[in-house]
Amino acid sequence: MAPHAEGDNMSANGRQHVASSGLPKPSFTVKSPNVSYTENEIKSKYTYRTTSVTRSADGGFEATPKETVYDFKVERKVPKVGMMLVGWGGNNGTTVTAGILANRRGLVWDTREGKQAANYYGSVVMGSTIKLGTDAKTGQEINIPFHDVLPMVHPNDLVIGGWDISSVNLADSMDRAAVLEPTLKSLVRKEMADMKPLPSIYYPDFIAANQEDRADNVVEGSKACWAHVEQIRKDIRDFKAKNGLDKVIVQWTANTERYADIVEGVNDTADNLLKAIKSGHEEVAPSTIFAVACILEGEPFINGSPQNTFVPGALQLAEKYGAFIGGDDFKSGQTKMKSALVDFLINAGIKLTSIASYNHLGNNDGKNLSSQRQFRSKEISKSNVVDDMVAANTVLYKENEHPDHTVVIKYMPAVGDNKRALDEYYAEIFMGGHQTISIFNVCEDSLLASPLIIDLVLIAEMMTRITWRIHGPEGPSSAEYKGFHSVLSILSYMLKAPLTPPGTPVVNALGKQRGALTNIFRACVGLEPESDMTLEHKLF
Ligand SMILES: NC(=O)c1ccc[n+]([C@@H]2O[C@H](COP(=O)([O-])OP(=O)(O)OC[C@H]3O[C@@H](n4cnc5c(N)ncnc54)[C@H](O)[C@@H]3O)[C@@H](O)[C@H]2O)c1
Ligand SMILES: O=P([O-])([O-])O[C@@H]1[C@@H](O)[C@H](O)[C@@H](O)[C@H](O)[C@@H]1O
Repeated sequence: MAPHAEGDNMSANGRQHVASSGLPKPSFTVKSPNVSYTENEIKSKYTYRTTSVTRSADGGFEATPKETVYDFKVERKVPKVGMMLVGWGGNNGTTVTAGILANRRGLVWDTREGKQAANYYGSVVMGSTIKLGTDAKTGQEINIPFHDVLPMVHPNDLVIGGWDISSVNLADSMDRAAVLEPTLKSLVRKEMADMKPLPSIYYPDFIAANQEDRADNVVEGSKACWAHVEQIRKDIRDFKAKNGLDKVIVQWTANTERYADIVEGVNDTADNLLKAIKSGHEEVAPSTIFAVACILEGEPFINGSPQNTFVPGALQLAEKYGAFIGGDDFKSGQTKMKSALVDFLINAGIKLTSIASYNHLGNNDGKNLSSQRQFRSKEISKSNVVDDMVAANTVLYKENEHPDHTVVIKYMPAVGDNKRALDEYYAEIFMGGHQTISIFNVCEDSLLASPLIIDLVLIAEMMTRITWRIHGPEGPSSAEYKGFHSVLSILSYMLKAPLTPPGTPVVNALGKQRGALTNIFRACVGLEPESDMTLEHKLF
């Protein structure tokens, strides 16, 4: 069935009409014997085709096509969802909150360039499309909003809350952030003034000392303790109860912490980590306390900062409880550009030999990163993003050969949130030539990160409603459906240092990350991966 004509299932503010069943009205349905729709579920039988490669006797490779048949099940009922941000009073937290309020109310405000309407630009889910297929009559591509692929939560419906070590309400925090236009701020100020961050846990050694003057809204105790885990779990339960929520997605958008040392007997296993927290071990970070609390509460937890929140013990705990985690470090601007450009250069056979990434910014994030140990966390996440692309091209690079790569971040208060990113890409080209690409990229960091926070919530929540099982050889098996692995590597498109299930490869190439995301969602409704072969336009 061709998708409905543009707009006939979207109301004025871009919301999907809800059918009488209370379910979102799909913009398309798949007509296939492998896909079935009930009021509450979409079920699909999906054949996953890969190529298994073995080394042949002569040192070459043997490629064998392989098929695995899965059953996918998607719950269609869109739940009432809360987004709880750790660091809610920060630049990202206030900006994403104001942005959702403005979209929910369809606000338009005056700027120097004229009227500006609320939008979700920069969100993959709300601002991009995917190819559904080709028009049966004309052969033209039919593209639909990404948000329509599966029955996803609309960000306008998110109930927002969170924690901050700063007691400042969200309206005054929005002023402190100095990101949004005064005309917009005036329209959301009243509502945001009533939003007050919950007190949070504060272990001074994990963030820069220059953050101490913000910490007037802290729970007692300056190092790990079980009471902190219980307090956060209670905060989540109270927030759900107060707002009548079905689930909550928690995201860390608080300051970047220093790396935690991985200590045998402390944070190397789930049991040791729980013991270490109970014994008040000083190597357990606040972000890990939040992760443990969310895992035990069964609510997804996503780390938007670069520190190693998910120490081995936290990973093991998530797997033990089947809780979803994701991270690390929002991929907002300079690194997102890098992961696309490096993918293009190396796949074009151009030998990248040097990447210099400098940026300066003047917001509180930059202030925290002016401290070496916190900068080191960010340097790691910003530096590893090219590794998979380089390693995949053994024509250009010998084993363990890679481009020079340096990352510099300076704190310059004058520029505020308007980060200046200067990059130079230097490469060898044909016959001894060289190519130098210089990029000067001025971007408002929080306006780039906020849509990613929304995408991470919407996709993580969607993953809680997708289950799978192997399709038995004789047809649908009687096996129980189960969730995806606890580590949501599907979120990698939004993250600089993608967390993957232990022992699985890290993919940073931006195109591959988006392809994985869109094609997994397509598979859940029985659609083949997006193919750009367009044989229908070549074989006739
Ligand atoms: N483009 C971006 O803005 C971007 C991109 C990638 C990653 N990040 C990361 O996102 C995080 C937030 O960025 P930001 O610009 O909003 O920074 P910010 O400094 O404006 O906000 C961080 C907030 O966290 C609070 N905080 C610190 N420790 C806390 C704790 N233990 N519990 C609760 N709150 C705590 C601070 O008081 C502050 O309000 C940073 O770690 C940053 O590195 C930002
Ligand atoms: O995502 P991206 O633009 O590559 O990286 C950004 C850095 O350039 C910036 O210095 C830092 O403050 C932000 O938190 C973010 O990490």
